[in-house]
Amino acid sequence: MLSTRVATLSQRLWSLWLLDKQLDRVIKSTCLQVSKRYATRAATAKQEIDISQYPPERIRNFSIIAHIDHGKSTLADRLLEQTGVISKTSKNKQVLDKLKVERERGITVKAQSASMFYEYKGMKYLMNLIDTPGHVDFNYEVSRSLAACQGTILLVDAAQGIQAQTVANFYLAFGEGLQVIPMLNKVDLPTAEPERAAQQIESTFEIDSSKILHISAKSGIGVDQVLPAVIENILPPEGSIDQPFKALLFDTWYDKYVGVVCLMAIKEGIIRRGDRIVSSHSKTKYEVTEVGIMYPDPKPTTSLQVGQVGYIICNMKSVSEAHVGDTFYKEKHPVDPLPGFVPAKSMVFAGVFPLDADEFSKLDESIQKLTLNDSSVSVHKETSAALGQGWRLGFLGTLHMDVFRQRLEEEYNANILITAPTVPYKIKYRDGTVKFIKTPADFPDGTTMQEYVESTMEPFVLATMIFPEEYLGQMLELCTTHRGEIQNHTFIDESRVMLTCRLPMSDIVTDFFDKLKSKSQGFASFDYEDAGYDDSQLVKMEVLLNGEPVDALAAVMHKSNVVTVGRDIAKRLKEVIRRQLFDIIIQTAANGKIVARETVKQLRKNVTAKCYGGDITRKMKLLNKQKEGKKRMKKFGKVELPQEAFLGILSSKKD
Ligand SMILES: Nc1nc2c(ncn2[C@@H]2O[C@H](COP(=O)(O)OP(=O)(O)OP(=O)(O)O)[C@@H](O)[C@H]2O)c(=O)[nH]1
Repeated sequence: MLSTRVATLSQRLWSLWLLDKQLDRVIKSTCLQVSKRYATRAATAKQEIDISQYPPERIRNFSIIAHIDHGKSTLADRLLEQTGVISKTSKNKQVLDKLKVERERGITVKAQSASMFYEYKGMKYLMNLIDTPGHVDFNYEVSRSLAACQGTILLVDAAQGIQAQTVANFYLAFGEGLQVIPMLNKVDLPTAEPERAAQQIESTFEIDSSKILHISAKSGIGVDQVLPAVIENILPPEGSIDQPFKALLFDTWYDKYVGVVCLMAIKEGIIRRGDRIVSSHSKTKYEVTEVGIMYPDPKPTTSLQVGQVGYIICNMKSVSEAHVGDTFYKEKHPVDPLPGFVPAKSMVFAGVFPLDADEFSKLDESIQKLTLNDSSVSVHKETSAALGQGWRLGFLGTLHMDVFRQRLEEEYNANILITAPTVPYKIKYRDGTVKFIKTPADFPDGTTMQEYVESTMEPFVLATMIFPEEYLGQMLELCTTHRGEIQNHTFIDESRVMLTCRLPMSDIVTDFFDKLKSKSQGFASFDYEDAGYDDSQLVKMEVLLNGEPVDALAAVMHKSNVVTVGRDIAKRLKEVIRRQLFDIIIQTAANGKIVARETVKQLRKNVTAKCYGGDITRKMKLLNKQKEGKKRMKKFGKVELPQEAFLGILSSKKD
């Protein structure tokens, strides 16, 4: 007996000793890794590279624009490999998609730049590449990036041909006066039809199809001709090193080690560490502590001079001081500011609230930090009777909103509830005042409407759709059911149609895109631009739970949709609200009249009821799952509402 105990004890001591040794090893190796990382940072910080031998004529600043998924980031990888910036390993995929959300979703959200050195016909060139997002919601990133370039590669998937965003991006670049070099990508695909795609480019953009390069960014076919084409076709930047320093700030971000980083296009003169610069916008003075290029990570240089694109770190306290579009100059040599950029216009608004009211300050800080890195989000504090204190955030579109939500949750561990997106409505009162309504709860109700309101207006967009001819009938019908006004339809080749239509923005925000995809079996592509406000007969729809209006569920809609949407909202809420210990009456009402009514019958829900016997682990699993589900619930009086109740209700069934 005693001997068994001694044996067990010695065995335990042995395992403890082993564990101690293992821990020791882990701690040592972690310390080594950390000190190595710091040593590398310190070493690279000291190594400044000299790029002063690149005058404007040996610089090319260019971007890659394309429809979503046509291969911009893959081409950027190949060019970086070709010029030795990154090594050819399978790990180096879409290296310019640096955000976690970009890697997870496989989309570019933020434009990124990278410099490369390239030798052509015995001359060395400094090539600055800007990879841009493809999705319409991030067009603001594209237009800002284009201001730092003299030309752009328009990449078109040889199997898909030109798509709606190819057209939109082409006109964006064309409008900026940039040289556009079209290239057909994915020619390695068995489904590629390069001749057909080239014809589409010729007929739509009046570009000679014989001049289009055929490449495969994935396999590398033709990629060696890309940089020579850029050098031959894109003009070098203008300006002189002898002029006073002038730079355009076109992007900015916060780095936790070095603080605010400003990405600038140097339009005139030269800048070095130690120089003092001034912001034209705020007249604040800063001392430059580091200048450099993105390689693709920041790499310090001895200077940045006319024509170059690089980063500047100065003693800026927060990114809010860095106004994208601002012009910087040297303290002793003031200059006229560059035209800058039209500020981003929020097209979609949503309420964001902490699930736990105690987390308000933490969430406030997280939202501030995240908006510093994404200046296109507008922020206003808001209080909802149902949800408490929160914010009304403005986004460029619903994908932008979703990416922001994901970043808040993943990068800042935020626990939030987000309301259904809405567009900004305009109200003209009889006394001549005009008010923008960004929160449906603030929209006037029936009596105020009758007494004080002269007219209501909603925003419209000009939408471009490209799809195979056989879907034309369905696409026309879809536009009409969404109050669309067809403007034009043309054939871009013998079987593909380009349709333009004026549509209410509110329909784009809800379900138009999903329906377009399903009705065209995924073959239609879509893009839109702002088309101003128009008069519209709008009505506020309220949702009542057990007789109590829930302001966060209110919605604004066109008069003609009240009955269909009102019924649909009530039905959808019935589907997502879990049964509770009492009946829940759901009602929708507009202009003081009840439109629809549904009841969620009471039920005592025992999630473990199906687990007969004593399988405790399974029971615990189910209970934890239920707990997890509860995290996303918000209480209204006695009724608990899940997140889906806020987001899903507006996708009405207009077909
Ligand atoms: N077969 C083939 N696939 C390619 C080629 N180029 C890119 N792809 C694939 O196409 C998909 C999209 O490529 P990306 O480079 O992410 O496209 P993107 O245009 O940067 O996408 P967004 O940034 O989301 O607009 C990826 O799965 C790539 O591997 C090519 O030349 N041939």
